[in-house]
Amino acid sequence: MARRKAIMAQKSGAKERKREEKRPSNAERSAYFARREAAKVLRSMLQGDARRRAVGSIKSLVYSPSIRNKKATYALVCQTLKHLSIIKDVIEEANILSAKQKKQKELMYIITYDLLFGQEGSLIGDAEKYLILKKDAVQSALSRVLRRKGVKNVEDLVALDEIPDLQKPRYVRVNTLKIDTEFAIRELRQQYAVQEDDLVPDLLILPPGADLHNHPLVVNGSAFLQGKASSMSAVALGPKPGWEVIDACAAPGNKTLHLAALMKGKGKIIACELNRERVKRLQDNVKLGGATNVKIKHEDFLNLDPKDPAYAKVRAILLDPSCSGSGTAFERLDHLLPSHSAVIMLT
Ligand SMILES: C[S@@+](CC[C@H](N)C(=O)[O-])C[C@H]1O[C@@H](n2cnc3c(N)ncnc32)[C@H](O)[C@@H]1O
Repeated sequence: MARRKAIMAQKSGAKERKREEKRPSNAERSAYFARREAAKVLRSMLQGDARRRAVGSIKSLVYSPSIRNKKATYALVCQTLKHLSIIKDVIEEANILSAKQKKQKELMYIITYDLLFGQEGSLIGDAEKYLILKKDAVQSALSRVLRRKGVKNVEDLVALDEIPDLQKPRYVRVNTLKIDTEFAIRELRQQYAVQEDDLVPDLLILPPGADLHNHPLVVNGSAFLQGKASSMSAVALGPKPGWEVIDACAAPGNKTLHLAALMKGKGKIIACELNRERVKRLQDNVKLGGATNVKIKHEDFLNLDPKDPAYAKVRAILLDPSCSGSGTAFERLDHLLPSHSAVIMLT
């Protein structure tokens, strides 16, 4: 009897030990949640969710109250983004994702990052287990991608993708509602070599590394730190003074202000913004930039009623592809416009 009891005790001890071994540690659990939170942030970064409520920098998305492990989530998002083109190539090359897994592709990107370049070993979770099982296929896909690109290792491939920040020129768009470009050039030349962009009027090019964040012209809204691609949109739309224009997804307002400057403050710009906090930023910037012909609407641009007489004179719509619904918006927006107006879709 005593012997039987001893055997039973031994067996239950072994079971308990096994259970202990299987139970994830706090670190594993926290890494598991960080991967899911990072996937959510990555999804917002890459596509925006249907309501586009949290579009912004990685920091602003990660520092939202819903993210628990902010430091780990931030690091994961940054690292995954840095390696994203490689990760995408590898996943495509390995051809391992089912249709269901493709629906949560951001999580797959994050786990693949961890698997290839981050912390391996004890990744818990079903998606993780799946990718661990496919690790050999993923590794050999990576080797093929490296061979194809003609580089020896991942660092060389990342370097190939990156232009170091220090080599990128700085762009400043002069806000001609407040000052003229000659004046801005004279002021800026006191500190920097300044060139005028040959494509976008009133856009100035400064040397790499020039930090104008605290420059008086920027602080008082006489100039905006706006990149060349972003500055091309309003110019391509080419609104004339007196036009009525809709800026469909307006915050923080760089292009709204550029439209206002091109229209010399005359006519009307209806600036829609879905996100309440970003509406505030838009209001502040429009005020700072001195644009008095902007009517800000805290609204989804898709809800604008084409029959509303308020839009009868709209000549053009500036539509950002990051606007939620922009892919299907053309047909609907078309009704807002009289026959020979322009719509521009930004890329
Ligand atoms: C990339 S930012 C736009 C940048 C802006 N055009 C500029 O040049 O400063 C995208 C903005 O569109 C807003 N947004 C996204 N979908 C929208 C929609 N359907 N209606 C109105 N605003 C929307 C987001 O909240 C976000 O503030």
